Amino acid sequence: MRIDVVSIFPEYLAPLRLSLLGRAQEDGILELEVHDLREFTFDRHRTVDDTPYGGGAGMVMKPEPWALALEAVFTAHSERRGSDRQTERTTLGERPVLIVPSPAGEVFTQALAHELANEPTLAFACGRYEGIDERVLDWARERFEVRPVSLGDYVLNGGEVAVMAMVEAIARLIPGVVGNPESLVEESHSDGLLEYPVYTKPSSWRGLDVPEVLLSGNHGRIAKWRREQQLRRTAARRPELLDGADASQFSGGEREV
Ligand SMILES: Nc1cc(-c2cccs2)n[nH]1
Repeated sequence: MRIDVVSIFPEYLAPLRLSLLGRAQEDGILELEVHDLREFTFDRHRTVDDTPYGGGAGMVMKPEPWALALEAVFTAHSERRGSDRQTERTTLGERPVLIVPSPAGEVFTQALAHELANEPTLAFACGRYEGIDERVLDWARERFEVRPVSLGDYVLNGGEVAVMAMVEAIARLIPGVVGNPESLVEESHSDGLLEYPVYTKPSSWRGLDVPEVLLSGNHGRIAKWRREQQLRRTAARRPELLDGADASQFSGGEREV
């Protein structure tokens, strides 16, 4: 997968070069290109913002630098998607996806992460200030599938933090990025429920013991206990998730009575 990010703070995305994502880039599984929006300005002050029409506080990001930056990304993605025609993962003939982090977007979920992990390319536009001139999104829709996406109902200063979270959630689903793909199976939201509690040595620690069932070696009992813990935790912390999850299906392969 090729991922392009456009930002006025490209150094903000440096953590995406570390750890598992850094290794995936070294291994050629992931290609990450970060672009400085100011490289697409040509005035002396490299201006990327201006005052909002209609008044109001703050500044709005000017459209022209964004169009030039996204045009360059579109060209690169079109070539990549064309060259990937032989792979079954390419969404042939479809427009490349452009994610625009925004408090006004669809909420980012594990399901959306899985959907986006199947794309051969992804582009991210990091807005700052009061946002990007809306005409950029209108213009971009001729070239990209434009998707405003929210991390949640709170406001950040810019899209960079949201992009790092989304890129990590998406890229870790790409085969070969995490060492043991089994670790992707039983984690929060993978089956619509929150994950069960985990424990390791010592079995007794500061007067607190690991639940006996986990020391029993009885895998059926352990699977059943873990499923019950998922359901209990989800009911207590995120009851709204219970509607979507198949709470009746016992994840260990046995049907609960
Ligand atoms: N969920 C979310 C996104 C944001 C952004 C703020 C500025 C650019 S993107 N805040 N909250």
